[in-house]
Amino acid sequence: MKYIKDTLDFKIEEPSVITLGKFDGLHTGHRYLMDAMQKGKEQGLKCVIFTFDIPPKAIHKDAYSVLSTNEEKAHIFAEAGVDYLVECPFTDEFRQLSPYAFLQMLKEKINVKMIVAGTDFHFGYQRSGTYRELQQYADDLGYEAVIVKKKQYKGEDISSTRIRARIAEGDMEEANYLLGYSYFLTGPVLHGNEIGRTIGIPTANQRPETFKLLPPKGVYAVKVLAEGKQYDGISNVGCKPTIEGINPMGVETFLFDYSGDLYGKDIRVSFLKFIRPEQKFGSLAELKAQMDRDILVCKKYLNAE
Ligand SMILES: Cc1cc2nc3c(=O)[nH]c(=O)nc-3n(C[C@H](O)[C@H](O)[C@H](O)COP(=O)(O)O)c2cc1C
Ligand SMILES: Nc1ncnc2c1ncn2[C@@H]1O[C@H](COP(=O)(O)OP(=O)(O)OP(=O)(O)O)[C@@H](O)[C@H]1O
Repeated sequence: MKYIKDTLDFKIEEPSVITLGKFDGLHTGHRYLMDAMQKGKEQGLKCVIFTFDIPPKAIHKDAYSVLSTNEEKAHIFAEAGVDYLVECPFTDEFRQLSPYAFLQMLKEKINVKMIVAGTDFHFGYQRSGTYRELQQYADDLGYEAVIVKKKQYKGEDISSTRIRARIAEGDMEEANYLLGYSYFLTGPVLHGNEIGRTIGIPTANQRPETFKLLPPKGVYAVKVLAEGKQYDGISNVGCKPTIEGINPMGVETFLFDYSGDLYGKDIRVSFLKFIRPEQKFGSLAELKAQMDRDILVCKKYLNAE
């Protein structure tokens, strides 16, 4: 997959099927859209996702965090068979374009033959263009408009906003169901305080990017992809209040049945189930006793999966 970002100076000459939106995560609603794009792919079109590079705060009034960082996005879309991911700078020039001018601009940059969008899709100046304009200008601009009804769950639209809310509550089961994959964090393993190994529970420490949405502080049953292999494990999300000093917010994971050195390597931690909130214990021994109990609970859950 080609990832085009930070530039307006690009051209995709190959005939393409394109979809547009924020695409935070690639949820089951988005996959519905991807299924419609597949029709274009089968006709030999390249699959293009067009998003704007807007700071998360400006997009989501409700949250300052995102489901997927740019790096994670690149992986998710590549795995879904996308050929081009375009992240276009959202300049004033763009903001001012009428819906028609916006589509003209798209046609100039990308050889668009088919546009796929949901019924709630808006584009152009002050979001004044809707799927109706998309259909209306199709013949004139020479593309096919494919409009997809929004996929719902329990009578409500599936959306990134809804999934972010579930994760913020720690409801990983519903979040993962709506996503269609288990919510994950990818990043390098950093050095911790090196206390874990002294209590027989070594942990791989990660410090997520500022904008990455984390579930509430606490202990989670997880699956870990490390060195190309899948492991069961348990993670703590938080600042480990039992340990003296100021510990930055992080995720630390004990991989069951792993021995080796993960420092500096990227691992993918997928959160499956919230087990308990993070607590401040009176001593390291008390914490260790609780961690041993957590591991039993976690293994029981993962083995029953
Ligand atoms: C399953 C699990 C549960 C944890 N629960 C807590 C907790 O409730 N409170 C806390 O202060 N730290 C908790 N931690 C973090 C530990 O304090 C941390 O793993 C330990 O201090 C080792 O840190 P290090 O990797 O920096 O050496 C937990 C860690 C794990 C793996
Ligand atoms: N549930 C869904 N079913 C079908 N298409 C969807 C669904 N959700 C979003 N889409 C479509 O996917 C494209 C990208 O959507 P986008 O990521 O902006 O929506 P969203 O998930 O509703 O995000 P947010 O919650 O941040 O508004 C749009 O064309 C949109 O209409």
